Amino acid sequence: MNIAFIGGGNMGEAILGALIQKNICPPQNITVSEIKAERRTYLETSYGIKTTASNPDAIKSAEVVLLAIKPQNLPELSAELKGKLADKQLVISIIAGATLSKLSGGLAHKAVVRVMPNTPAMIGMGMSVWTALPSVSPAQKDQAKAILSAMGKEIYTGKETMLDAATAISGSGPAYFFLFMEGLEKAALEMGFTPEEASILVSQTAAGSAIYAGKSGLALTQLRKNVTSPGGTTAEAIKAFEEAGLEATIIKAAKAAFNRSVELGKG
Ligand SMILES: NC(=O)C1=CN([C@@H]2O[C@H](COP(=O)(O)OP(=O)(O)OC[C@H]3O[C@@H](n4cnc5c(N)ncnc54)[C@H](OP(=O)(O)O)[C@@H]3O)[C@@H](O)[C@H]2O)C=CC1
Ligand SMILES: O=C(O)[C@@H]1CCC=N1
Repeated sequence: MNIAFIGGGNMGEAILGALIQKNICPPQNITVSEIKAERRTYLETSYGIKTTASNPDAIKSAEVVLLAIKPQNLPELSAELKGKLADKQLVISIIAGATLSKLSGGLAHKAVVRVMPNTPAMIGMGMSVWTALPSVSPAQKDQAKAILSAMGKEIYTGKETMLDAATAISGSGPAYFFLFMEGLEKAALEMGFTPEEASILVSQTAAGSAIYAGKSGLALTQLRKNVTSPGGTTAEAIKAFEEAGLEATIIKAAKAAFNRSVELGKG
């Protein structure tokens, strides 16, 4: 499979890294079109892929064109590529808020898939939620699924509005967990651990908890209760979280991300 990436930033790198690592696409079949010269050099030397500063050049021999630019750069890109895509080329967009109708109208192209991935795709632990225009063929859907599976888990939805919800939960979600981890790491440092120790304690606890939650078959509330001995240490921490309104804050934050995704879609 030949893939052209438009935009070689955080997510572009995460996706191409996963495709190479899982042997879905050899580096020589990947072309990244990227504005920044230093990013092009970095991606070429790190992954052995081809790069260009020209979007029309990048898409020439691509079966799949993966749009990984920021939402504000989409109008300019659409104007540049409008009418230049062949019917058989599949466009996969990961741009937050960019609806199928906006993408399809802007590019004058019918084979469009919209995905909300996340950065853990970099290590094959990503979560992607995706949808497609009815004109995307079953073979193209299989192609999209193969790419997303290389990045981690994927869920297809026939309801495009679920992409805004996915943005709020799994797309932005890693940042919420990183924020929590940053706080815990600061606490560890204040308690006397070295930076290296604090980093290991926090990342191993986060990874262990997440994997255990997925594998145990127990509800999250039960897992939390299993850690919380009556009258013990965890109960004191949970009390402090509850007094600060942590759960309500998490829900409020996710809804703010959801609303922003909807807003981006209208722009
Ligand atoms: N980061 C994340 O966790 C996630 C991001 N997304 C979505 O992925 C998209 C990319 O995000 P992210 O990778 O973080 O963004 P980045 O800014 O890291 O990457 C985008 C890159 O594309 C370059 N670029 C801008 N315009 C063009 C153009 N016309 N042609 C070629 N290259 C261009 C940018 O350069 P410059 O900086 O100079 O503009 C930048 O280097 C966004 O739309 C975002 O909504 C989706 C899920 C998760
Ligand atoms: O913050 C953003 O807009 C993008 C979309 C999801 C994660 N990053």
